[in-house]
Amino acid sequence: MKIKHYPGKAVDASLSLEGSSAMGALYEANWLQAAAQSPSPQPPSLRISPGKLSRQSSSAGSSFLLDGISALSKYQMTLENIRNLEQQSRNNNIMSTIKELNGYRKPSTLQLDQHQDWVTEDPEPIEDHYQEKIPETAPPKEEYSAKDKPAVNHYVLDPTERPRPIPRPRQQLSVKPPSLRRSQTMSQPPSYATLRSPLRLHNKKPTVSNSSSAYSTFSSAAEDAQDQVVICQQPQRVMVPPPREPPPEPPRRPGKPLSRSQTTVQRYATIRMPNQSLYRSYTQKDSTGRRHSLEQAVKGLRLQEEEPREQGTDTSSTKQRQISPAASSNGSSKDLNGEGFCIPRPRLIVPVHTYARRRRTGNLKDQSSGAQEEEEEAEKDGRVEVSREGKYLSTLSGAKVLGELAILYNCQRTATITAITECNLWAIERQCFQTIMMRTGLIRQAEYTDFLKSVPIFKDLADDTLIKISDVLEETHYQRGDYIVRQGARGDTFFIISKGKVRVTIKQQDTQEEKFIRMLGKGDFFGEKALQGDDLRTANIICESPEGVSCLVIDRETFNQLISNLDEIKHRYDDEGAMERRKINEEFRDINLTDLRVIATLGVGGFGRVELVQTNGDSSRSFALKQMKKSQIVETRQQQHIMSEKEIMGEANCQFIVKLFKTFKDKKYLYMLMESCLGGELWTILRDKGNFDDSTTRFYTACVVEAFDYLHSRNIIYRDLKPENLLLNERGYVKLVDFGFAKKLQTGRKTWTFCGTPEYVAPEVILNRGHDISADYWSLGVLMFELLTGTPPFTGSDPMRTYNIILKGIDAIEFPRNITRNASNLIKKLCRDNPAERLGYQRGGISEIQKHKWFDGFYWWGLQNCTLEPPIKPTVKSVVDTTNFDDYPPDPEGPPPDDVTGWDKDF
Ligand SMILES: Nc1ncnc2c1ncn2[C@@H]1O[C@H](COP(=O)(O)OP(=O)(O)OP(=O)(O)O)[C@@H](O)[C@H]1O
Ligand SMILES: Nc1nc2c(ncn2[C@@H]2O[C@@H]3COP(=O)(O)O[C@H]3[C@H]2O)c(=O)[nH]1
Ligand SMILES: Nc1nc2c(ncn2[C@@H]2O[C@@H]3COP(=O)(O)O[C@H]3[C@H]2O)c(=O)[nH]1
Repeated sequence: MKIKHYPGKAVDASLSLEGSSAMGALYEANWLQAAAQSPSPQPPSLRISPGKLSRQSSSAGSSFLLDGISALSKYQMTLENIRNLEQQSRNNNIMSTIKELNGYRKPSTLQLDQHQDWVTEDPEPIEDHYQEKIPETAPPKEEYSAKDKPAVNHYVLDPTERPRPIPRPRQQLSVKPPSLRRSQTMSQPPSYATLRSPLRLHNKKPTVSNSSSAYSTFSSAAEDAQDQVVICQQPQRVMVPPPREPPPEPPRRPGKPLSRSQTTVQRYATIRMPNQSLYRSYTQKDSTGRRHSLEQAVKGLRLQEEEPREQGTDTSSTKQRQISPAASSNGSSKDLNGEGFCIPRPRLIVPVHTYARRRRTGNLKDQSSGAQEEEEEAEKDGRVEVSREGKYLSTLSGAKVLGELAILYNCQRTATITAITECNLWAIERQCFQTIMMRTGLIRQAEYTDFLKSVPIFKDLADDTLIKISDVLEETHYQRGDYIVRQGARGDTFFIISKGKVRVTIKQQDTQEEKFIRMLGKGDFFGEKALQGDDLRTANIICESPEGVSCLVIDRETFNQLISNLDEIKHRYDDEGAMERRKINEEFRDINLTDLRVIATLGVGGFGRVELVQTNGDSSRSFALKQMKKSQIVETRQQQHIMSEKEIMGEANCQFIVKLFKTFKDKKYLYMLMESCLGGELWTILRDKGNFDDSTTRFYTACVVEAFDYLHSRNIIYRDLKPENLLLNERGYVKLVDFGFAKKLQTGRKTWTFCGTPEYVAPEVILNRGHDISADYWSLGVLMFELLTGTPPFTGSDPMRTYNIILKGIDAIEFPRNITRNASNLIKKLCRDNPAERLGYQRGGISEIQKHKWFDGFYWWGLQNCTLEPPIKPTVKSVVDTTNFDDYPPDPEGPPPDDVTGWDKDF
C-alpha cells in the first residue's frame, strides 16, 4: 500500500483528528515513537518502545490506522495530482500541467513565457504567510544528534487483520434428564469439582496518550533560525485542541522577506486556466442515469466566473470576493446534491518558493565525494526537516507533500517544516486543494462505479448502491508473491480484483502443503467466506501477476449491508460439500411434517423418541425423525445446545456423520429429519459380542477419526463420543449421531461447559480447566479401550467414583492382555492427562493418529471412498427393517405442555 511509502510519518499528538485520517494516524504513531525515543521525560503512557508500535501493541493505534486508510486514499489521488503537476512543470509544460486541474479560465494577465519555469515576478511574495512563523530562537544542535535519528516506521498494514476483543466464554451448567441406559450423557458438573470462573482474558489495550498528555511532553527546544528556513511552523505550546472553525488564516505582512535565511528572490504566480473540463469526455461515454447524476454533480463544480486578476494582486482580498457562501462552508461533497451548487473557481496559486539554507555546522556527513554526490542529489530535490515541539521527526525530500493537515482539518500547523537544503516548494491554497480533492473524489467514484458495473455480480445492483460501494472502496496494490489473504487469519474485508491475477490455495490438513485451487482475475472477488462465517480466512490468496495486483477493498459493514445477500456471493466458491447441502435443502424444501408417516421407534433419547418415518408418497426411502420436547429442553436449559446441534448437523456433509435433512417445529416439539442408519447402534453390537478384535476396533475407530477430522478441521468439538452414538448404516460403516454437545469453537479458544458421558469425559472437563478438541482425543482412547474390552477404562459405580478414577490417569489402569501393545500405546497416547500431549492435538494434527503404528497397513483411502469392506455387515432387509434396534414401549408420560415462547424461532 502507498501508506508504506509515505515519507512523513511523524506523529502529531496535538492534532485532534476524527479517526479518519490515515496521515494523522501515521503521524500519530511517528510522534509516539519519536516521543518514546526521546530522552526527555515522558508521561508513562507515552513510554512506548519503538518495537511496540506494531499492530498488536496498540489496539487504539491500529484501529486508528485502519480507520485512517479511507482518508488516506481520498487525498492520495490529490497528492498524485500535485506530484504530476510538479513532474510536468519540470518539463516546462505549464499549460498541460495546469489543465490537469480543470476548471481554470484562460490566463489573461500572465504571459506564457512567464510560466516557463513556474516562476513569475510577483512583488507580493508569499513569504508573508510565513513571516511570523519564523522561530525566534534556534534549536540546540543536539536536537539533531545521532541519538535523535529519524524514527523509522515501517508500517505493514494488513487490512484483513484486526485485533478483536476476546469474548468471555459461555459457561453452561445444566442437567439432561437421566433417561439413558449405560453410559449416561450428562451436562452437570461433579459436585466436588471446583467451578472456577472461566479464565478472565484481559484484552489489555496500551493506552495511547491523548493530545493534552502529549503536549505535556513539550520540550522547549526551538528552531535554529540562523541555519534554516522555517516553511511552516506549528503553534508553540497550544494547550487546547486547535480550533476547527474557522481555519486560521496565515498572517500576512506584505513586503517582508520570507525569512532571514532566504537567499533567492521568491516568485509567485497566480495562474488561471480556461474552463475546460476533464469530465466532458468522461460523461459522454456513459448514458446511465447514475452517470447523469454524476455529471450534474461534477457540473455543480462549475466555477464561478472570475474577473481576471492582475498579477500580484493581494490574494486574500481577491479570494474573499470570489468565495460564495457555499464555498465558504468548505465546499464539501455533501453540498453537491444541492441544486445550483456552486463553489468558487479555485484559483490555482502556484508559488514557487525557493528556500535556501545555510549549511549546518554540526552533524553533517563528511564531505567525501560520495557524500557530496548524495548531498548534491538531495540539493536538487530539496530537503526539509519535520520537527515538532523542537523534536526532530523526519526528513522529507523529493516530491513530497506537506502542509495538508492544517488545510484538511482546519487546524493550526501541526509541525514545523524547515528547509535544510535549497528547495523549491509549491503551494496550493486551501480552496484549490479542497476543490481538487472533491473533483478527484468524484472522478474516482465514477471510475469505480463504472468498473463495478462491468463486474457481472454487481451489474444488476441499483445505481445508488454502486455509488455507495464506490464511496467506501479502498484500492490496494500488491506485489507478486504477496499473501493478500492468509488462510486461518482473521478477516474483515472483501476484495474485488481490479487488475492482475491471484492464486487461491488451501493448506492441506495433514501435509501442510498448499493445494492450488484456482486462479482469479479482474472482476473476480474473494474474502466473502470469512465475513459470512467465523471471521477466519478459509484459503490463501496470493498475488500472481508479475506486474502486481490491484484490489478494491470493501469493509465488513458495507459488505453486510450491500453485498452479502447476492446469491453469487454466497455460493461462488462453495466446495462440493456445500453444494451437496444446497441440493439436499432443495430436495427437502417441500416436505412437511404432515407428509411423514411413523413406522417404528428406533431409540429413545434425552428429550424424546427417534422414529423411523417415511414420506407419504415415497416408500423407497426411510428417515429417522428425532422428536424433542420443547418444555424439557427449556427445563434443562439446553436451548443453546439444541440450536447448535441443528446448526452443526445441518451444515455437516461428511459420510461419517449422520445427515440432517430438515427441521420442523410445532408447539410441543422440535423435530430433526435425518438419514436413517438401520444397522443399529455400535453399542448394541458390542453388547452382543462382548468385545471386538483389534481389526474390527480399528475399522470403527478409523471411522470416528474421519468424522473427527471433518469436525476438528472446522473447529467443532464433538464431546459425546460413546458406542451408543455410533450408528451403523446398512453397509456396516459407522456414523456419528447426536450432536447435542457439539460446539464450534473460536480458534485457539476453549470452552468450559461441563458435559459428556462420565466414563468418557477428559480430566480437564472434570477439573473445569477449559477444554477444546483435545477432549475428543481423550474420548477416542476411551472408545478404543471399550471396543477392545467391552468396558470403558474408567468405570466407577457412580459418576463421582468414575471421575476419581479418571483423575488418577490412564497409567493407573490395567490393560487386559487382549489389548495389543500397539493398541495400548495408542490409547495411552490419546489419554494423556495433559491435553496438549495427546496424539492428534500436536503439530501433525489428526494425521499423527492415522500414522500411528496400530493403523499400519490400514487402508485409509478405501475407508474414505467407502470401498473398504466393513468388518461386520448388519442384516438390513428393507428400508423399514428395524430389527437391529431394541423395542421401545410408547412414551408413558404423554404429550408435553405447549411452549410458544419463541426461543426456537431459528430452529
Ligand atoms: N439417524 C438415526 N438412525 C437410526 N437410529 C437413530 C438415529 N438417530 C438416533 N437414533 C436412535 O435413537 C437413539 C437416541 O438418539 P440421540 O442419541 O440422537 O438422542 P438424544 O436425545 O440426543 O440422546 P442422548 O440422550 O443419548 O443424548 C440413538 O441412540 C439411536 O439408537
Ligand atoms: N504533524 C506532523 N506533520 C508532519 C509530519 N511529517 C510531515 N508533516 C507535515 O508537516 C506539516 C506541517 O503543517 P500541517 O500541519 O498543515 O501539515 C503537516 C504535514 O504535512 C509529522 O510527522 N507530523
Ligand atoms: N474456501 C475456499 N475459498 C475460495 C475458493 N476459491 C476462492 N476462494 C476465496 O478465497 C477466500 C479466502 O478468504 P475467505 O475465506 O474470506 O474467502 C475465500 C473465498 O472468497 C475455494 O475453492 N474455497
